[in-house]
Amino acid sequence: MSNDQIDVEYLREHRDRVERPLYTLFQKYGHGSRRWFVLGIFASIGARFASLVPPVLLGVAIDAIFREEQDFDLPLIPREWLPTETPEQFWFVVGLMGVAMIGRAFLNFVRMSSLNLFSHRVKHEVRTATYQQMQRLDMEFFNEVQTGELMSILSNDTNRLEQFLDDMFGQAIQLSVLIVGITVVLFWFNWQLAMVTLVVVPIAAVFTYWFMRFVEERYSDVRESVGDLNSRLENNINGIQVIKASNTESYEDDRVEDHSYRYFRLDWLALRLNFIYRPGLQALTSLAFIATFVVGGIWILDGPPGPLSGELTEGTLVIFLLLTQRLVDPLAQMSNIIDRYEDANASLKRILGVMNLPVNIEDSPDAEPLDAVEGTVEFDDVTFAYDEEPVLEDIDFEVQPGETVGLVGPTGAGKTTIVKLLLRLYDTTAGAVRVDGHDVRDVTLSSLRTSMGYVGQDNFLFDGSVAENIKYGAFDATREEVVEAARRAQAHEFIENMPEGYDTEVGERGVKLSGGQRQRVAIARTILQHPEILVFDEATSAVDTETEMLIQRSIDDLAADRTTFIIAHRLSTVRDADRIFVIENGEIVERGTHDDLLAEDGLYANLWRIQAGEIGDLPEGFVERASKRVAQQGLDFD
Ligand SMILES: Nc1ncnc2c1ncn2[C@@H]1O[C@H](COP(=O)(O)OP(=O)(O)OP(=O)(O)O)[C@@H](O)[C@H]1O
Repeated sequence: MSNDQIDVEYLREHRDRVERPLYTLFQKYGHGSRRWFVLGIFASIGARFASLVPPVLLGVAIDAIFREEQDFDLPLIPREWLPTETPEQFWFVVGLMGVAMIGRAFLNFVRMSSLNLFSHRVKHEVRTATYQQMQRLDMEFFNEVQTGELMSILSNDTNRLEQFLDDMFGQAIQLSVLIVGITVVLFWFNWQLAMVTLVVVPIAAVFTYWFMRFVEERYSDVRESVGDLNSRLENNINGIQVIKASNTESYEDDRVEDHSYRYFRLDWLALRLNFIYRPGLQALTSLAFIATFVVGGIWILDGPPGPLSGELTEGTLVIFLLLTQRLVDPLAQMSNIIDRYEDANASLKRILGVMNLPVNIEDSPDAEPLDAVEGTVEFDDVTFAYDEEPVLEDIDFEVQPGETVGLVGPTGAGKTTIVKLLLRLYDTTAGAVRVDGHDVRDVTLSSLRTSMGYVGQDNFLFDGSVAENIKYGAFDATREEVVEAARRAQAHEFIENMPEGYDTEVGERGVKLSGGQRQRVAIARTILQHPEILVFDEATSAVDTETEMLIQRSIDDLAADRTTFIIAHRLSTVRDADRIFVIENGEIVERGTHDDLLAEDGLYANLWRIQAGEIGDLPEGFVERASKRVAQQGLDFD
């Protein structure tokens, strides 16, 4: 896959392919907690029905006990179980109300515990799964998608989902059960008046459908604009030094303001829909109450109005009014639930969109671990392109165990790309990379990368102590082993001189250490991991000559019995290598020892002359090619 396919559009495509997000979420991440979900639903139903018992009992008591106009009859309870005498009936009703209230409290406890347990488990699963997926994604993805966008998915979107699952999800279930429960009870007592009361429900449903359709799109724009804003902020915080040094604060103020304004505008558009929907729904539910009161009142005073027929008692009207009143607030709450749902849905689509991204660099189904690595590395006619444009062409070499190879050549020639293929951060476009004769695509990634140690130009340190950073990846190492590794990396002295020695905190990304110190900590880390193959990518380029000498000594010490690749611009670094490959425009143009290459008097010899300060002795052709190359790099960049 070429990297021009991976961008925000690529993310959007995967996001748009997500269907029924909430169902998918529960299916994928709630499967193990299904029992809590089912228990929560049953407890919800039970609690809601228990909450309907007191109004129903009150209605029956008015008609049968106080006004004695009807027989004492209760829904769902066989007649022979009911008392026949009025005082007993009164106490029976009181007792039943008590039982219903206690039962409701207990069921509510069960409902809240189980639904919350369910949603918290789902949240936990989603959080960890999203992170795991993010970690598995191909490097191409990270090259193309802004960190702020990813952080926005990992943090904002999961938070939105959490809020919905915590508050609204339980309420949504409660509301559904309430509507069904009240509908059943109302129809039981008087189906005709029930129709009058509940005619608003389908109207509310249509109104809600309209709202959902419009708001869905707007929320997805809102979430995207949050991602953009976060990317901008993240970029600016990381580049704060450049902003200050370039005096571009007001330019950046404007850029952030633009992004923030876009977010504000889109959010406001979504909110405006809400301002129509919420009061509309409130008006509808109030209308249900008024209609029930008017029709029921006329019915009792003058007999059944219009096409209605039969009898309506005062008790039944009280049941209707009490239950309709119970419907008003929750129905108005529905707007809130739908609104949060749509918001969470937009977030969920973004999360599931990332989960659906294909991963290309992963273990093949029959991948075997790479055992007892000796360190033979073979590039067999390797061609590679990040994009359409090839970066490496026909790279062909074999390195024997223990050999040290220098990779040199002009900037942008493809040296780092060669080691990226070796670490299998990318797969070759054609040809194969083999370690001990095994194609890197046929072995497990973990065993492949364990066998390699990589020290780059700017090594990332994690927030924590120096010792923790050295132990990173070899977590069981003892303090003695850490100190020994630091000694071999020529880092022990400076670490000892720090205020708290090995326990000194390095600060975020190791900012409290100098470039050269970070480098040596990274080398110590690599030593502790005992890799069989070592890669040093410009490991000494950012340090002074003294530090370079120290680092060089530790590299020589490490490289003595391991296969080692050293990428360097300073040719003195690779002078003693067993072999040197000179890379130009993605091809190996010269290979041999330092002396061989000087004798060949080609690109290497000219580069060597430049570094020796003998610029006047360079052939004209070489200078011309160098100028072209530098100009070409400018074009590539554009
Ligand atoms: N992630 C990437 N996406 C697209 N193109 C890339 C990417 N990384 C490198 N390139 C391009 O590939 C070419 C080779 O890059 P590479 O980093 O391998 O060169 P290099 O020889 O290590 O350079 P340097 O000495 O400056 O580190 C360059 O033209 C570069 O612009």
